[in-house]
Amino acid sequence: MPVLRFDNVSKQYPGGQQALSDVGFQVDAGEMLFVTGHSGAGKSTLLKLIHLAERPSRGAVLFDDRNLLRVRGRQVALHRRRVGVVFQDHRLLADRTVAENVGLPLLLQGLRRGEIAKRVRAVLDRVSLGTRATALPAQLSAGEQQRVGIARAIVSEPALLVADEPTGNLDPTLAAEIMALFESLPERGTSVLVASHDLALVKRMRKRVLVLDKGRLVDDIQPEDLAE
Ligand SMILES: Nc1ncnc2c1ncn2[C@@H]1O[C@H](COP(=O)(O)OP(=O)(O)OP(=O)(O)O)[C@@H](O)[C@H]1O
Repeated sequence: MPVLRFDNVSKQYPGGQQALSDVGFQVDAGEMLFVTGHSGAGKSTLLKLIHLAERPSRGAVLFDDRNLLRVRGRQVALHRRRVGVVFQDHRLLADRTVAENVGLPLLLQGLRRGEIAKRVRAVLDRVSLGTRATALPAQLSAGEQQRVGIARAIVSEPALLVADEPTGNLDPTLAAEIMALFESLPERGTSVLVASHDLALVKRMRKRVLVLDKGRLVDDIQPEDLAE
């Protein structure tokens, strides 16, 4: 069952910039894959169309078989519960604790405090931050801050996690830790799509790789076809 499908998707930004041209692919439930390409290839744009930060100019993005063009107004917030997003700069609230940052999506959903506390504790344990719940973001290392961002993205148990250069600021050891965390998500029902220009890291992971070049999907490499 595909969780995500791009059907001939093009995106042209106002001002004429063609960021994606006729892109088509699908992601199955429980899959983890990468999208790679040079700077400006269209990776961020592709992810933005999935979490509805942007809309396609042509073609359709389907999520759970539903055309996202039909997702409007209040339904956008509901859609975003099903798609977790991780950014390179993690975008944590500086004046809120780790637990408050992670619990924020659940608070916005109207869950009760007791339920939020329970879920936040469980997800912080999963990202090995169980002892840092009351810390402020500035008191954490870069790798820990990124793990808080991931905890916040998965606390709603999304069907898909999209991550834009999630290890861009991290050294190789921390990057490997983050990737191991991502790899554990599909078995819990969350598919994972990671945008990265770091080819060495992408190759090491031995997952399916979508390759963008100037907005075109030029390759869709299966793990078994990745060169040694
Ligand atoms: N809001 C915008 N308005 C106009 N053009 C944009 C906008 N966002 C991106 N672009 C352009 O669209 C193209 C694709 O950009 P995008 O950010 O998707 O690429 P990318 O592969 O993520 O690059 P990077 O690795 O540098 O983040 C680029 O030419 C970029 O300049």
